[in-house]
Amino acid sequence: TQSTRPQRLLAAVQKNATRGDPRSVVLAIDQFCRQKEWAMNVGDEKGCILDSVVSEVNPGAVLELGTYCGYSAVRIACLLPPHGKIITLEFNPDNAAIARQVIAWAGLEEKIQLVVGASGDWIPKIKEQFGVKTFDLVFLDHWKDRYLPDTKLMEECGLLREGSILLADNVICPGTPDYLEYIRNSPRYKSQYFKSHLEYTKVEDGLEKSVFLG
Ligand SMILES: O=C(NC/C=C/[C@H]1O[C@@H](n2ccc(=O)cc2)[C@H](O)[C@@H]1O)c1cc([N+](=O)[O-])cc(O)c1O
Ligand SMILES: [Mg+2]
Repeated sequence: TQSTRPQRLLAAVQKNATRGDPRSVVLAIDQFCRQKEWAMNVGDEKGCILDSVVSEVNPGAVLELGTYCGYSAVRIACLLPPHGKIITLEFNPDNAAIARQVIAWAGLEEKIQLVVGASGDWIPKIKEQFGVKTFDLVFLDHWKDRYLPDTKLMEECGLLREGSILLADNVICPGTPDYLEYIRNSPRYKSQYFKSHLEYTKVEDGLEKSVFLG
């Protein structure tokens, strides 16, 4: 039977990356996506911007919306301080199964909590289920029409504190116009656009970094 792209991406990790070496996992996925098959990971160019934001925030608690195959969860987790943790939400159980194996190959199971389900269902339950007070950093990379409703939901559920950082992928391509309009015009956020390119291509894309002002 025909394999899926996430399955082929995992096979490339298991073939080319060193167990327990997260950076080799990141490199193996980027090489697979450049040389074999494009896949919707944040990628190496935008990934460097992600790395610099994670290093600057030095977050104890990270929420990622949209695990996919685990590329950005691994990339974020290997920059976290000793007790730092990331909760990553994945809707598609097949993607989650691949991501778990990518995360395991990187040896980051202790730092990454993968939760299967819809962001809209899980965001209201995170505080009670995972004992999280607020998130220092949220990385949005799931369905583009969910960025805005989920941001409003995070506000309502008290998951953001003064200084919490939202980092959103794909604000140009595929684009998240309603989210950008809201976040750039809201007095409750201070936003900054980091111009880059769509992963593994020359097409323009970028990350929007927004500080919640409380
Ligand atoms: O569409 C894109 N991303 C959607 C991601 C969706 C992922 O988020 C999960 N999810 C998790 C929780 C949910 O509540 C809902 C979905 C889905 O199950 C999927 O694994 C995209 C597309 C392009 N592109 O060039 O076309 C480039 C990108 O960088 C992208 O991120
Ligand atoms: Mg993306």
